[in-house]
Amino acid sequence: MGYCLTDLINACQNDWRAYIEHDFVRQLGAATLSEESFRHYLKQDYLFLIHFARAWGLAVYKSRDMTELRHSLDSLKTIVDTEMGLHIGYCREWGIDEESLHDLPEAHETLAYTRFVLDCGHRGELLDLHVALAPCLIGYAEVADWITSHPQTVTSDTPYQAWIDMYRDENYQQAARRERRWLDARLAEVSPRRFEQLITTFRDATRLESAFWQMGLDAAS
Ligand SMILES: Cc1ncc(CN)c(N)n1
Repeated sequence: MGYCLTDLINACQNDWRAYIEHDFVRQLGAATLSEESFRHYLKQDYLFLIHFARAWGLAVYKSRDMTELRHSLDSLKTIVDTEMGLHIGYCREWGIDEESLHDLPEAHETLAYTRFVLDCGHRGELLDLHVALAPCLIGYAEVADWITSHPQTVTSDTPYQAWIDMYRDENYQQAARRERRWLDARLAEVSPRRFEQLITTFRDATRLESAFWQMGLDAAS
């Protein structure tokens, strides 16, 4: 029997839990996160999403048949048409207009994470790129579920509810499930040696996600 995404997650269990249950996520769920932290995170996430859309564009480019091409194109559309649209509207509600984001300098956490993923895509195969992208797409679906089921989560009258709803939304959850199925099918065919390489990529991307949350927290200190 071959590998699947759960095996990748299990191989990096500590880093994965540190990402999903990061203090930023806990505070956001409990509505104790400082607005300064969240605003900084939101602004950098706009820049992040642009580069991630480029990375999905690279996955489209690297696709070898119509099935792969359609799959990556669907994820690209989820980011550009759904997530970025909601994100821009959401920023506006926080008093951040899109024009002000055009000249925003990239934080080094944004640079490190986005360029890492693009580099995985350029030097590796399509699977390397998908594995580097997985903590982003699949991780946020899990973060939204974790927040929702956590006993400390505040559900009414919180400035963060709309953000949580964005990632609980069926469209987003469906895109994450679709990606999980795609990865499960590809990982089933890889050798143990290749799987070890993919663990390294997955772990690095997961750590870069945690660093991105931490950047938000640090903005308030
Ligand atoms: C840093 C980061 N990681 C993941 C996502 C969810 N696509 C996001 N918006 N921002």
